[in-house]
Amino acid sequence: MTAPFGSKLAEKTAQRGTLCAGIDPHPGLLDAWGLERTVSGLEKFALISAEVLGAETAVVKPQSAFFEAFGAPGIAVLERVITLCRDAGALVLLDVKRGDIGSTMGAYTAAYLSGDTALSADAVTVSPYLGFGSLAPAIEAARAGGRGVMVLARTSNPEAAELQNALLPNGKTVAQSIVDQAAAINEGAEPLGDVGVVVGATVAPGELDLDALNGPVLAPGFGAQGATVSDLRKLFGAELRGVLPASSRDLLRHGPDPVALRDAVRRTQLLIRES
Ligand SMILES: O=c1ccn([C@@H]2O[C@H](COP(=O)(O)O)[C@@H](O)[C@H]2O)c(=O)[nH]1
Repeated sequence: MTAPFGSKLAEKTAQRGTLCAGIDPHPGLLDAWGLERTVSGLEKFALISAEVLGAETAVVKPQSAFFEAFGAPGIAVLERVITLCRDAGALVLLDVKRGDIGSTMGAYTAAYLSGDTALSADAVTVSPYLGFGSLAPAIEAARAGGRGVMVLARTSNPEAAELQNALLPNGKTVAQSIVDQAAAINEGAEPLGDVGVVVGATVAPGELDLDALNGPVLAPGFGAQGATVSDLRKLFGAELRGVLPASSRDLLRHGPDPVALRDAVRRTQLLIRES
């Protein structure tokens, strides 16, 4: 039987640190790396990134949108990225932000969480904004297969507050209600549950109570979106339990030289560990 995702994540982050490195082949980054905005440019960018980040970090987070932008050939590159990173020892968190009615969620689950396709990842990002319950097929399949989900709760973008901080009739914010529903599933799991939440590192401290979550927290917004390590500790507490600070552009701008990219990853890991 395969180990639960929460256990694999705890073990991997203990070995390699908590940084979650994104692979986001932005057109501007392809330019900066001297690559064409073509599938061939995408492929070179993605494979260098996967080789370096997959060997150095606990979790690699490819952003599906930048691969989808090239159609089927882009998806084929994404499939290779997933395999390369996993072969290099990293867990792959595919950032696809899927969410739909439960029956359709079943099809997304087959694509990303079944283990039957080359797009299957260790975890995926999912959106609860069709109702947390609509995510049940993904959550059940993920947990049964030693995989995880990261549920969008309070995202890093400035437009998110209007919806995610709205108050529900029970007095909780929408984001807090999502965190609490994830916490209910994770209760009692050791060392961590399999249902994570996404909380931007840019969010103001005190908005959310994560004490009972007992699961991973993906924290994008660290680096290019302006959040620093000291912001992370103010927001999530000194221990940063379960927190995966996620950075994409701020690391990737150091390529295409693999050594420079690797050094940037190591500097960031040190910063997170020692600051
Ligand atoms: O709240 C969220 C959820 C996801 N993201 C994604 O993370 C990366 C951030 O990239 P940077 O270059 O480090 O800013 C990107 O793929 C987003 O789609 C997020 O930023 N905020």
